[in-house]
Amino acid sequence: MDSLMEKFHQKLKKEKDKALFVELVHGVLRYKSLIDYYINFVAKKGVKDKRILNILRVATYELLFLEKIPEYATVNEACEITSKISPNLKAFVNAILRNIIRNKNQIRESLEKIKDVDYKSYISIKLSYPRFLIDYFEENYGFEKTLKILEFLNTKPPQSIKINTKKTDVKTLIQELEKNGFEYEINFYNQEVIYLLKGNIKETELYKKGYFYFQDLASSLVVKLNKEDFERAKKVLDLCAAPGGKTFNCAEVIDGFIVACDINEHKLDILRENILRLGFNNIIVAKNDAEIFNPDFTEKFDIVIADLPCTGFGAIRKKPDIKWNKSYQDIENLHELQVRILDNSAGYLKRGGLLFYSTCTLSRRENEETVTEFLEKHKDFSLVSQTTIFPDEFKCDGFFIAKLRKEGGR
Ligand SMILES: C[S@@+](CC[C@H](N)C(=O)[O-])C[C@H]1O[C@@H](n2cnc3c(N)ncnc32)[C@H](O)[C@@H]1O
Repeated sequence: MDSLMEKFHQKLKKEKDKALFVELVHGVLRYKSLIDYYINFVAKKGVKDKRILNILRVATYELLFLEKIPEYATVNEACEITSKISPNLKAFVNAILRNIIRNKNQIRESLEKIKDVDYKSYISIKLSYPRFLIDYFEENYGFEKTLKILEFLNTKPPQSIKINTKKTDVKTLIQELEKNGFEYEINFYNQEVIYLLKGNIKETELYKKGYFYFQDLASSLVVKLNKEDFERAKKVLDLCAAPGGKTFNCAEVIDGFIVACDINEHKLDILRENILRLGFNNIIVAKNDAEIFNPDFTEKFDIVIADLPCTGFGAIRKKPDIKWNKSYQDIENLHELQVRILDNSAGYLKRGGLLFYSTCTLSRRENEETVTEFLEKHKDFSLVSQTTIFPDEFKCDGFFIAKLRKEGGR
């Protein structure tokens, strides 16, 4: 999904068009069930042609959420695109969209009626989440909390940057942001994280100079909350490092060096480019499959960061497609993968070393239960702390951090 988006994004020249493109793709994914409810209300037999359905979805998103685009412009554009791919369906598209415009209130009222009959189905349509995910969050965190999480994960995230303290400081970067006309907000929990409310900072000299990297608050907290541990460490292993957020956090504070690994060659290239741009000289990059035990790493490290693949439910704001492409089976498969990788990580730590396990998901199976299973197998480890960062409370991605200590050493 990300690479597909990137491909289309690059074809667009104007900033305005790029922003609208992302808004439309993310908007449709964010509110797919709600949009389909409107379409199916007027197209009683449904829409069989997937391409036509997607044209209708984008147009309906515009009609429901983008008041700045005049309704006639939306309908004309949808009809024009339809006539290029399926001219005989132009009248159909025109009729569906005009019906939606005419019956907006009636459709809204009909949806509100579902509320009293089946509240969860209503939420599943109104907030647009698959029923399985609502049930799963409810099992994990209770229904009231689930509603708060679902609502927050539907909000549009600001661009979030982490200052590179090796190159600049908060005051200087803020002066530069103001000079360049950026609207910003300094994060309450980590003052080195800044939210940008408008504009594309990637196109600026500030980016080229390596004054910052993109990172969400939640992700920055692994190092931020355990800064003293990282400052003391001489050798750190980041097992799943790309695109590099936690490696860079660590590189800013550590006195020794970091071995940053990943399995994906393309992502490693991006990591290398970022290291050059940011000017770090204490990171060694290596291709490594974390699922296979690497004897060269045996008991070499003071800290192992295991920021592992997960369902990513905490990152739905930025990647709304996650809503629609995950299942119970994925949760189970990822839990097993996490346990396998953590098993290997245990052997890489020196005695007394620290293992930081993190995910960007909200899922007890992948978070607390992965930790419990690890601790059952590795009696020489103890749990120092584990924290779920709830997105609705901290206004950031949903995240989980566990800190585990290997006995002995100090
Ligand atoms: C959650 S992301 C890591 C984000 C990164 N730690 C950061 O802070 O920017 C997970 C990463 O794990 C990598 N990965 C997946 N399976 C892996 C494996 N078996 N061995 C090593 N890396 C793997 C993916 O390529 C992806 O880059």
